[in-house]
Amino acid sequence: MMLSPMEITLIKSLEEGKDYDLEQAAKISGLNKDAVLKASYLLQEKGLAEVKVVKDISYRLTDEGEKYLSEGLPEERLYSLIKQGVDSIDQAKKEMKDFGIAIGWLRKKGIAKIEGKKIVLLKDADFREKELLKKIDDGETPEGVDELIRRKLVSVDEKKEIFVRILKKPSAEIKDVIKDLTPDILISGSWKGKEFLKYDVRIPSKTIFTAKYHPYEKIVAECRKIFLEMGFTEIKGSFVQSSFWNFDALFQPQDHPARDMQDTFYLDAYEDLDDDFVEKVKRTHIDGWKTGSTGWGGDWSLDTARKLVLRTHTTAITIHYLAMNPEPPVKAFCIDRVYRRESIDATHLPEFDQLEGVLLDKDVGFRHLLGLLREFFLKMGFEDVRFRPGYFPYTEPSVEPEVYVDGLGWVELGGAGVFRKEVTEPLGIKGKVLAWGLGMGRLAMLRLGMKDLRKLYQPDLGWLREIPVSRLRW
Ligand SMILES: N[C@@H](Cc1ccccc1)C(=O)O
Repeated sequence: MMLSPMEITLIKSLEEGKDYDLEQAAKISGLNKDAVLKASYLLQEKGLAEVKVVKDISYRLTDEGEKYLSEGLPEERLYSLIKQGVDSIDQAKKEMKDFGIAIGWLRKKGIAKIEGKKIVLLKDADFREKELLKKIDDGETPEGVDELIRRKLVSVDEKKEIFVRILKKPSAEIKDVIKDLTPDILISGSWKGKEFLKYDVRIPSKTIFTAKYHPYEKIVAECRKIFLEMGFTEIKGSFVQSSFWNFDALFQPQDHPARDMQDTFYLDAYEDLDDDFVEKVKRTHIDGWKTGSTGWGGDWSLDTARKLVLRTHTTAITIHYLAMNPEPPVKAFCIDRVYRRESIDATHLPEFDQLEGVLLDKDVGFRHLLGLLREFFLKMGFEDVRFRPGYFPYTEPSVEPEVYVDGLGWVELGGAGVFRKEVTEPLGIKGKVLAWGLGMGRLAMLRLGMKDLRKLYQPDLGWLREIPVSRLRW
């Protein structure tokens, strides 16, 4: 029989027939607890030791449990009030706290019901709960506490303890086994004729969590790589934008609902706009300027355009970039944070990221846009892509790209379109602009098979540790 040095150490240092917990065994043998555990299992396989896993369950009162132990359960208090003749809901409410909880339980247990404003007793009751709470408080572990656990009056501590017992100590042990192959052993040749320690991959060991990139960061990087490979340049811009670049330059009328305080975070500050763009954009809004459009009509206020906002979309960045780089060809993208007044739920956050892009060239059109986006989605691993008609004030035609995901069906991923002449001409942009803005978080959720967007931004180690690295291709 071949024993490893670890097993030999353990078997030598423990007495036969006696149970040791891991801590004791570690102390006596000088091995660490993991090594003791490993050696114990190895010895058990050879019939030399026995490993016992003992679960120790103990109960504890929660704060609420303690409160009820001293005050009595709400339903018990209400029950005795009723017994004393209090049968009106209003009066019972006055005489006790937790009436709602109390009547809930009396009804659930079939002890009382409500008729109009009265409480009607249906049967006599005895309440075992308090007795159980008392026992638990005295350190006992009584039966029948499931209901109390569900009511969160009692919590359960489960401790796992592992014991090892040496069954016999073989006398004709114990060959000298080589554990580590060192240069010395190799040079001297002392390994010859000896046995090597074998690994046993079935032995339980501690889980080790290595550092890894956040899966969201990886997917962002994947998108970035795709656009870089397609010849796009990554651009950045300020989180704070004038309404002019966030809305007006995109031919979004000044009374558009998206500009409402309800939807947009405004800063209490204004930016000076001395651009010569301003006049042309203003005219385009009012009467179409030289674009051939009729514009939106009405007035256009410079103050409204000067007001600063937290950018509501990254289209503010791409349009400004095009205004500064109006000569074709231009291919640019931007993956960055945007802000909207949203109530937080599983699919909405007030901050999220968009994957924005523009392609400016002379002879491009709608079909190139669809082809380009389809190509991107295919590269991201979505095989079925379709485009539904959409509406944005700055594009014509406009579409909403959708991808097909098993179990979810068609999922919308943002917007896209060809910039209108009311957008390009006042800014001097020469050519056609294909533009899109996709929900980066949604894209990541779909790829990661998640249902709750919030998880992407929470430091939830449980989830992060479980995400298989294989789902990410970066
Ligand atoms: N800005 C749009 C998306 C979009 C970008 C570019 C063109 C068309 C649509 C949004 O935030 O939803």
